[in-house]
Amino acid sequence: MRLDLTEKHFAERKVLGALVLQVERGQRIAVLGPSGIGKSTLLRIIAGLDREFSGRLSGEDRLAVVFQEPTLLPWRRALENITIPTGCDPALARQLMGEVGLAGREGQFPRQMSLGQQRRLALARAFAARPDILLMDEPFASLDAETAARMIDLTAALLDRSGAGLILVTHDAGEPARLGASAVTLSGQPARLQQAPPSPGV
Ligand SMILES: Nc1ncnc2c1ncn2[C@@H]1O[C@H](COP(=O)(O)OP(=O)(O)OP(=O)(O)O)[C@@H](O)[C@H]1O
Repeated sequence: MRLDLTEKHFAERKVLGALVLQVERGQRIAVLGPSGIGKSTLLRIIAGLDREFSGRLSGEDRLAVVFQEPTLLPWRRALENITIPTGCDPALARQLMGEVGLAGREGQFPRQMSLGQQRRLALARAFAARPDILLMDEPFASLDAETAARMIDLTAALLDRSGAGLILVTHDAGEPARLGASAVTLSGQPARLQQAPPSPGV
């Protein structure tokens, strides 16, 4: 996928300036930047959820999005939360649930699962859609450190196996290296993309 953005504004306010972002299968990019700079706005444009921008979004890639909120269907059991939105085979859904450590929870409702478990279910659902490029918006935020670390490792393993590309939006400068992603930073007013300096210890 490739985004050639000229600008994005909300009413009078220009949030994003001119930028180019291109990601192929197998490539991993993390977009860093402070709160309110426009990271989620950029991801929503790439996901096709916001078409009110000047510029061009191109590419035929299959995309799947993982948001910070798990966005599950509360009245459907865990397995159906994968099969219904993606149309995938129940056998694949079961296999993915096993891979994210949710074997045996196929019949549970989201409310019976912890936030970390719900996030892992959302991750399994994203991979069930067999994306070329996975889009993630702060998917590891507000999890305890151990749960976040486990989910980062799981994401990296599923990306390795599937060959999907990644665009991750985060404010945590430590996450790109842990996912093998190159970091770019949104900064300025309106925001533009810059190559991020390597995070300490990398
Ligand atoms: N639907 C909207 N209408 C008007 N302004 C919006 C809308 N969505 C976002 N904004 C504004 O655009 C700017 C960028 O928001 P965005 O959510 O993209 O930032 P962010 O970098 O993802 O922040 P955070 O890290 O806190 O999630 C903010 O100033 C926000 O108030």
